[in-house]
This record gives sequence, C-alpha cells and structure tokens, in this order.
Amino acid sequence: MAHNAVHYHNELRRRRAPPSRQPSSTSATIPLTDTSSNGDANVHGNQQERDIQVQWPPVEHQSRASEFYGFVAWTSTYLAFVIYLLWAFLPDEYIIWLGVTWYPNREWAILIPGWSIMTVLFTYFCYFALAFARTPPFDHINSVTDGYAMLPDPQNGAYNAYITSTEPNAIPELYDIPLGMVNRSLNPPRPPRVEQPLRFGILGAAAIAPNALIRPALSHPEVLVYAVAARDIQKAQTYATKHHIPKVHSNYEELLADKDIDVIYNPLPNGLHYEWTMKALEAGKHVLLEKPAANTAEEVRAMFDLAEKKGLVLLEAFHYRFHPAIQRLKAIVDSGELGKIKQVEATMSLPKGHLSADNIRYNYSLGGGCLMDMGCYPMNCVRYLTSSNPASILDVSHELFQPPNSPSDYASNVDKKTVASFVMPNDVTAKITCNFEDPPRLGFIPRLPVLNVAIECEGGKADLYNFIGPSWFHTITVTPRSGRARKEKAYIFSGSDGVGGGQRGEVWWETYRYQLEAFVDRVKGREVRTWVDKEDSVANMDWIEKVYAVSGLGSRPKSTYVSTTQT
Ligand SMILES: NC(=O)C1=CN([C@@H]2O[C@H](COP(=O)(O)OP(=O)(O)OC[C@H]3O[C@@H](n4cnc5c(N)ncnc54)[C@H](OP(=O)(O)O)[C@@H]3O)[C@@H](O)[C@H]2O)C=CC1
Ligand SMILES: O=C1OC[C@@H](O)[C@H](O)[C@H]1O
Repeated sequence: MAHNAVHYHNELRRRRAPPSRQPSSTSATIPLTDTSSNGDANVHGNQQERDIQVQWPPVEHQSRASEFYGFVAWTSTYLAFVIYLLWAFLPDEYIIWLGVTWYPNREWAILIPGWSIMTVLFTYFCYFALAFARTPPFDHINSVTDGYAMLPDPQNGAYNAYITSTEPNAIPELYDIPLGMVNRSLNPPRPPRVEQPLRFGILGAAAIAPNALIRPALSHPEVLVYAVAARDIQKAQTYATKHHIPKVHSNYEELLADKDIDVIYNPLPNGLHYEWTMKALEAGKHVLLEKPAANTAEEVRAMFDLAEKKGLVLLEAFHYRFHPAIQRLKAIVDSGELGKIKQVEATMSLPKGHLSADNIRYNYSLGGGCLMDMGCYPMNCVRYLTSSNPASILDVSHELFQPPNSPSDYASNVDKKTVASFVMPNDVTAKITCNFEDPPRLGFIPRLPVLNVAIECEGGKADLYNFIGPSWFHTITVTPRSGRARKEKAYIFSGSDGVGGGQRGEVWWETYRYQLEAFVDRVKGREVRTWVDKEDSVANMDWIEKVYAVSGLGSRPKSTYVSTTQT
C-alpha cells in the first residue's frame, strides 16, 4: 500500500513536470516525498526523502480477465445461435444421429423469438402511447410555455443579448428570438380589467383583428374586446367563440347601435373604411381604423373633420410608428450625428404566393392594389423620417395584377408592385417600393420578406431592418463615414437615447400593443407622445393618389356613401 501511494504520487508529479525535466531513460531514480505514514507531507510538514525505483513509462498492471470474458461471451453467443439454428432446422434423424436424445419441442423455436419481438414492439407502442397521452394538444398553453420560460428582464439588470444593444460588428442576426419573448407576446399576461374598461366592437370577422387588437387587448387592463359583427351571424359566432368575445351582432349597423360599445375597430376592406368609419363616428364611437385610412385623401379629411367635430378619437392604425425601433432610428437621424439626410429608401416586399387571387387586396372596387395595402407603409415611413411631404414625384413604375386565366387583353388597374421616387424638400430624395409578389430567385430559391428602411446622410448611413414588425426582430445599423459602425436594438423606450422618455412599454409588446396603449391614453385624455394625426393621414393618402395618377391607374373608387353630417 505504502509503496503504491508513493508510486502514484510520483507519477502525478512526473506527468505535471515540464518535458525538459523528464528523464529520457525508461527507468530513473528520483527523490520523492513519502506520504505513506503521515498523509500529505506538504500539509503536515513531515517530509522524508527516499530513493525509489520508478519505471517510465509506467507499467500498466491491467488484468486481461475482461478480454477473456468478452471472448467467451462473444463465442458463446455465436455458439448459442448455431445450436438454435440446428435445433430449429435440422431434421430429427440428424439430431438423433448426433446423439441428442431429448430437446425441447421445436414450436418454441418460433414462439420464443416471436414473443420477444412482440414484447419489444409492445414496449415501443406503450412508450409512444404514453408520450402521446401525456403531451398537451397543440393549442394548449403548455405546448408553448411553462413556468420556466421567463424572459430575462433588462430593467432588473438581467442581460439578454437579443434585446440589448449589441457589440459593433457582432452577428446579432443569428440570435433566435428568445422563447420567453415569443411566449409573452403570444400569451400575454392578463391583468384584471379596471371597473369600466373601454369596450371595443369589431366590424367584420377580419383576419387581422386577432393580431392587431384581440391579443394586444389581453394585456391592457383598460380594454375589453366586447363584440363582433359579421355579415353572416354564424361566422361572427364562430369567431367570437374562438376569440372569447362575449357578444355577437348579426350586422354592422347593429354593432354601431350597441350602446355598450365605446370604440369601433374597423378592419374592413379599404374601400369600406370611409363608409363605416363615418357611420361609427356618427354613432358617437371612437374609431381605430385600419390602414390605409380610405380610398381618397378627401375621404380621409372628411372622417377626421367629423371626429374633431364630435370630439372623438380617430386613428389610422400605422402601428409601426408606435414602436421604439422606428422612433430610435428617427432620433439617430434627427440628432445630426450622421449629418444632413440625402436619401431615404423604404421597402415592403413579400414573397410571391402568400395571397390568393380572390384576396381583397387584388380587388379594385374594394380599394385594392399594392400601393394601397403595403405601399402606404413605406410612403408613411419616408415622410415620417424626413419630417416632410414630397415636393414632387420623380418617377413611378408598376406591375399589374392579372387574375389567373384572364384574357390577354384583360385591363387591370390593380398594381401588384409599385416603385416610386420623390423629390423631398431640402435636396432630399426618397424611394418607396412595395411588392405583393416578389418572385423566387432563379425561379426556385424562396425569398424572404424585405421590410427595410435605409437613410443615407452626408456623414454616413443608418438603416432599420424590419421597420414594420420590429417587435419580432429588428436591427438598427448605424454606419458613420468615419468611425466604427454599430448595431442597436430598441424594444422598449429607454428614455436615455432620445426616444420616448416616460413612455410605457415591455420588450415583448408588439407594435399593435404599443399602438393600443397610445390609443387608450388618447381616449382617456392622457398625454400621448406618439401619434399619427389628421394631416399625416391626409397627406399619406394624397401622395398615394398622386402616385396612382402618375402610373395612370388612378385613385381607387370613392365611396358612394353620403354622410348624414355632409351637406
Ligand atoms: N395593421 C396591419 O398590420 C394590417 C392591416 N390590414 C388591414 O386590415 C383590413 C382588413 O384586412 P384583412 O383582415 O386581411 O382582411 P379580411 O379579408 O380577413 O377581412 C376583411 C373583412 O371585411 C369584411 N367585408 C365586408 N365586406 C366585404 C366584402 N365585400 N368583401 C370582403 N370582405 C368584406 C369581412 O367581414 P365579414 O366577417 O363580415 O364577412 C372580412 O372579415 C385592410 O384594410 C388591411 O389593409 C390587414 C393586415 C395587416
Ligand atoms: O402589415 C401588413 O402586411 C401584409 C399586408 O398585406 C397587410 O395588409 C399589411 O398591413
């Protein structure tokens, strides 16, 4: 024992020692500290020097028993298999000739492997059955979250690279969206409602309402999505059940007449925005109105005039404007750190194939067209970032939507793509691009959506990737002409970077949630820092009409509705 301990200690020391001190011979005599009698000599200070013969490299005294047993097991397995084959297949006379007078009934040669296989299969089956039985359904909350999926809270000092400003030249794009953030956005906390929440009614069982209103409302204590109306009562019923909306109306008029409703959300096709917003205002309701506000600037002005006259809140739902990301980009540009703006370019382009031919967006009489539906965002964005309206139009090009199997002389006035450039005040130029049908690269490589805004200034450039849906992912890249580039993220109003001091927000708030916060504040008469006002909405539609005039497609048809308040 004592010798072994010394030997082991010695080996350790020798292995740790620098190579130059290693003896080159296979055996050496070296002085050692003997710990055999007193434990660790260095600790107890009781050292004894001894000379011990040590073998190098160390002789391995490994038993070969395991190799032997392994060999025996291996050969026995094969032997057993051969015996099994003989038992199963050899005719009786040969077995008897071999001197074997008794052996088990050969049925067992089939039954034993058969049962074994069945046992294995049954075990697998039970395993999967048990797993399925205990897996929550796809629409169960536990399929996407549990008590551990918490988003680190940067306000309490917890670091999360995804939502914090990243290092310059880092590769933040490779981050996954944190699960906690997705969970919080999709399954927001539901605080108790205040005693008198604002009751919202939805016009139409529209596809956008769950994202733009119903989900954001869950986390707003002052909002209750109270009713929905659809042209078909059954459709309204199904929608209400799915989204836990307490009340259903069988037509839009009935919804507007509901005295319990304070606010109307209008996500009807663009061509119906004017009529139903006017009717809602006439009924004394505030209106959250989907973009684009109407088919013509004249209609937009008339709606806002009526809202003003009645003291009601009307907002064109440019949700992206309420998110800190776009406001941070504007703050960077307005701060002058990149010098004077030279050019702004905003793009909203989606891959071909996401819209069917009967979509309202391709329907001229319902206010369809890509410039209306998607182009209104880049139009609004370049005007917002330059704090100005265009002075003139430089150039417009478009591609027309042709319904499938339409005759070659089909006269379409619905654009599936529009590109327009403008002269803005102060020698600034702007370009907007919108595209419903970005074709696959080389005809087969799928495209990603392009939702970008880029600003070129005299002293560098800045851009925001995903300016429309920054709550899910975005990057602000600032590249000064001299100095280091940097990337930023803005999920909440920090107050310290020129953006939204004092404004409420959570990192998981979607653009729509930020928008709802401001809308409710406005209705409640509270101060609102971010807003899309009447002149903004009127000018946006005015320039959309002007682009359509240049492209030769003309404005979308004016509503035939005559308001009771109009003379
Ligand atoms: N803010 C945003 O991010 C987005 C905004 N939008 C805007 O929201 C609006 C609706 O878009 P979306 O939800 O995608 O559209 P949908 O086609 O899903 O919904 C439109 C609703 O309009 C109603 N409607 C009334 N009359 C007609 C008609 N003649 N033809 C078709 N529908 C009719 C239907 O209601 P009913 O149930 O009564 O049949 C339908 O539910 C548009 O203005 C669009 O620009 C759209 C997507 C995103
Ligand atoms: O945000 C949007 O994305 C897709 C569009 O078709 C839609 O109408 C728009 O608001």
